[in-house]
Amino acid sequence: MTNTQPAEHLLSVENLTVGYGERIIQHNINFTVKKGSIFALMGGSGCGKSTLLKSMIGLLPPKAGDFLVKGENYWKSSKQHRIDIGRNFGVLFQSAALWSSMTVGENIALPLQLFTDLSSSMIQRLVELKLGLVGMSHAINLYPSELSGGMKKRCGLARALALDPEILFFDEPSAGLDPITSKRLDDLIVNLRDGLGTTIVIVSHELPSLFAIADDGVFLDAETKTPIAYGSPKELRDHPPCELVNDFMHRQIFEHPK
Ligand SMILES: Nc1ncnc2c1ncn2[C@@H]1O[C@H](COP(=O)(O)OP(=O)(O)OP(=O)(O)O)[C@@H](O)[C@H]1O
Repeated sequence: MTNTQPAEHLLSVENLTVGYGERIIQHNINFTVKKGSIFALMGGSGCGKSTLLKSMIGLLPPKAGDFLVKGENYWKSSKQHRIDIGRNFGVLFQSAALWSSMTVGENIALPLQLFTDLSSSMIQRLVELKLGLVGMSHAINLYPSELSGGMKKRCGLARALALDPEILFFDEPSAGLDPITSKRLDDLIVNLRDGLGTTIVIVSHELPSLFAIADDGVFLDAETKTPIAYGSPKELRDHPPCELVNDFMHRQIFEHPK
């Protein structure tokens, strides 16, 4: 299924409603993500950022609306075709989600073994290359339990990059990291956009990080269960369209009018 969206719009979310069972978490979500940009999903705790992300990475079918990936209607495609589209996705979860019984190198090799016909020597070279990209070559034979939080995140990123995805999804990549490590991860994310042209969708609470890296975004409101602002985090900080967004972007406490 195709759509006539402009080519630079790699992802389009159209009138999407997401939720669990009978419960609607967000509705009327509309935005596009440009190729080679960093797009932020913003909003207070519990507004539905991770839920929306889950509907974008294939974990949670939306209740209504469409999600287009390069013009293809993801959720209206067959399961097999969704898997094919998903080959273009790399995902880094908050926990980094590395398999604890495997070394870092084995963790990164796994998607290559599962989804490609590459020889084991080629896989080994790619594992070294991806680890080099995130500055973790030295960790190839270590187990996740031997790594710090920041190291785990970088190794998780190397695994997310294993299949050269065009689109990367990050759920709270800097959670639990100190400011310096978090800044390094930001630099790495920006390098992926600028060096490889990767398109990135990110959920984060780290405002300094969002101001530094995100080109565009959407702000979800828990109370009305719908997006209330669109734009880059910097734009929303400097020109907030409403009090709630202003308070969030300036770390103030907002109370919904009764
Ligand atoms: N598996 C689930 N089943 C039912 N409800 C869920 C499930 N996961 C999350 N929720 C609910 O959906 C709402 C949105 O949660 P979600 O994790 O998407 O918010 P969030 O904006 O990512 O929050 P945070 O910033 O705190 O991580 C919350 O009320 C949460 O309790």
